Amino acid sequence: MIQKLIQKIQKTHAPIVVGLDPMLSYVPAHIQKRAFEEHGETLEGAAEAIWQYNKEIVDHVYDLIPAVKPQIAMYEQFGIPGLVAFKKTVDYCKSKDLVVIGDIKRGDIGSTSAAYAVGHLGKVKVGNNSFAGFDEDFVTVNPYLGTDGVKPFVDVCKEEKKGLFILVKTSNPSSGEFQDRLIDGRPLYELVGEQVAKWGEDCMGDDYSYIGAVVGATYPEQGKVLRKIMPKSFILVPGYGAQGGKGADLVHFFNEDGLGAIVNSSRGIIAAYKQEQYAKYGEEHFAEASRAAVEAMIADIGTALERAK
Ligand SMILES: O=C(O)c1cc(=O)[nH]c(=O)n1[C@@H]1O[C@H](COP(=O)(O)O)[C@@H](O)[C@H]1O
Repeated sequence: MIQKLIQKIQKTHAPIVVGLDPMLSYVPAHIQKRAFEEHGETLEGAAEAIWQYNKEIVDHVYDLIPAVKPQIAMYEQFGIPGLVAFKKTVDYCKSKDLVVIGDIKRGDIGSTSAAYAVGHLGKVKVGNNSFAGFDEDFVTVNPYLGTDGVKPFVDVCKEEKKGLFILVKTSNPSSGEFQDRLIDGRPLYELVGEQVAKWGEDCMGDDYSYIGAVVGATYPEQGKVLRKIMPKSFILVPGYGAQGGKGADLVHFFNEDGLGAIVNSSRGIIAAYKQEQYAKYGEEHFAEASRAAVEAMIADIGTALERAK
């Protein structure tokens, strides 16, 4: 799957991921109205609204981008109907040939991680049958339980030719509280980065490992160091747009081959119509605003990478 991701990045010239993090408050009134007329103001109604919203955005951007990242929390808040909307979104994006990164941030003791890995990347056995539950292509993993919490995900990736993005240095303001703590004089995130590189060593696609890392766009200096510590790991870089990250901050997340990073924006794309610069599209044409925001993001990152050459 890492090869597919790379091929799609090369084909689209867009090292970007559209984050599908649908909050009900972003869903235009006409879509909410239709969903509520059919299902009432219920969890089912909310789930139908976010699904229709996602679908329209995907229909408007899928040809420009290699991948999407649905964040499962945004669906889980609507309970079982929300999870059904998550699965519909995953399947729809795959039918559009997009690489799907399930942002699930799981990680637990070994046996529990194994169940998460089976549910999201692998297949669960039921008698003589086996079923792929959610069937994303990549998932995000929290490594802070250590190797036995990560290994079951790696094992399933090997079997299924899928991949991981493991949290190393997160984009949020408090990420330094623990991640920057010095251990033997070095920040914890560097040690985690080294371990991600090790976990990835025998999981190579061609040039890159399918065991990747997450490093926030909001920490460009740390990104530069981590790029060197994990030369063969693809880095998922969230924090562009709504959290303040800009193209110029991101050049050191990439390798000299122009690859090695994929930048996520969620609110900045899916709720673009709420921003002043895209207000002309209006609520009715929200998905066209998303397309314009994707084009602007591709141009911003492309220009920054060109300048850095
Ligand atoms: O793993 C992630 O994707 C992630 C890691 C991180 O360090 N920071 C971060 O923002 N994310 C996710 O990336 C998305 C960012 O959303 P926006 O800030 O709206 O672009 C959310 O789904 C976050 O959960």
